[in-house]
Amino acid sequence: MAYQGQPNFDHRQPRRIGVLITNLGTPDAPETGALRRYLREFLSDPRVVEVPRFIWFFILNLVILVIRPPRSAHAYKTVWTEQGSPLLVHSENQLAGIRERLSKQYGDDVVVKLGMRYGNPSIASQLQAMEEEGVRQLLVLPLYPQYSGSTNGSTFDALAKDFMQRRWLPDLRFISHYPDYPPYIQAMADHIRAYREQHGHADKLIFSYHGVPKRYLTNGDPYFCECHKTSRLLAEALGLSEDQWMTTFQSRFGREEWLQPYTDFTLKALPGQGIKSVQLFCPGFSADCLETIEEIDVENRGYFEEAGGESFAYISALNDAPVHLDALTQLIEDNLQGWAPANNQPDILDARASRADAIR
Ligand SMILES: C=CC1=C(C)c2cc3[nH]c(cc4nc(cc5[nH]c(cc1n2)c(C)c5CCC(=O)O)C(CCC(=O)O)=C4C)c(C)c3C=C
Ligand SMILES: [Fe+2]
Ligand SMILES: [Fe+2]
Repeated sequence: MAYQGQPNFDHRQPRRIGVLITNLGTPDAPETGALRRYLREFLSDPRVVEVPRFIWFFILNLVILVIRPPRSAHAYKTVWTEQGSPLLVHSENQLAGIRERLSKQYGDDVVVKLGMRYGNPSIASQLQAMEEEGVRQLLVLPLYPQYSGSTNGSTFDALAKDFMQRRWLPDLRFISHYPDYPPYIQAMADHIRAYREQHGHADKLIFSYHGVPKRYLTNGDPYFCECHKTSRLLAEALGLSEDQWMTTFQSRFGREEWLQPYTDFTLKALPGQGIKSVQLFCPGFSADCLETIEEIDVENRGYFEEAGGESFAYISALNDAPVHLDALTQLIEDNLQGWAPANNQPDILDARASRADAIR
């Protein structure tokens, strides 16, 4: 086994702090081939689909990767922008905003990058770039506020897999979740309040989260509970009474039961119960993507209107709103405590210099 490293690495180069923000990732293009590559990587992850590998190998290759890529490509085409996939575009804007905020505080001591769990830019490519730029202390922030093994856990797997091949590991801090972080709750409350001041209130405010199979919850995944906690804190911050809001779960995949209540079933049923106007917000999505722009704002809007609903409004994700970037920057700074910038003290660099001289 050859460990990756940089031969004759100059150990005198300044130690820098790396901040890696990550998200799920998205296909490179809204085309069948690109979708097949993306879905193969995504759906081969045993954290995402917890089914015995030998069974899944056949279902994935003989059914899913034949039927789904052209259908998904069609859906992605409807949301694709001139700059690319919405998830990537929003993530790059978040990166720029966080980088700008952190550089005011830390200057060149901090390197901020964006890595995607599936597709590009990959987490591995960003770890490599960081090592080359002298990062010796690394903070990783996956932009999934509520912990699930299928997302946050899987992101850690990608880091671990890369580190297994690396000679010199950095110090590592991993923000595994932030479902109740007050600045995050406050940012969402401000964003929703601003929307409702302009557009008025609906009969019901629905907080819709991406689902996972119910089996993951019964096997110990905290995701369901963390979603409910975020919703409760958000409703409290907005001063809502019990009958004014609810939590639902979207994006079902496959035949088994997923977390309930389902967003689509709920929207089909509400008009019959006298709820004719709804506003939807998705607290688990840091950035708008296929699952919000198309699945919520187009597909689920259709279900509600067909069932007799009169007014449907999707309230956008926080994306690169200043309140969001301020909250994320604060979360990062809270977790950098004790690291910066003491590591570039001259005595440490001198000691390293003599070691570098010794191996010349
Ligand atoms: C098959 C199982 C899936 C699980 C479990 C799952 C969990 C999960 N996903 C997100 C966030 C996102 N998912 C997105 C797309 C997406 N998700 C699945 C499947 C599972 N997700 C598929 C097959 C797809 C691809 C789209 C499609 O073909 O329908 C996205 C959007 C990506 C984009 O490019 O816009 C996000 C974001 C979370 C948070 C989560 C568990 C908590
Ligand atoms: Fe998903
Ligand atoms: Fe979907």
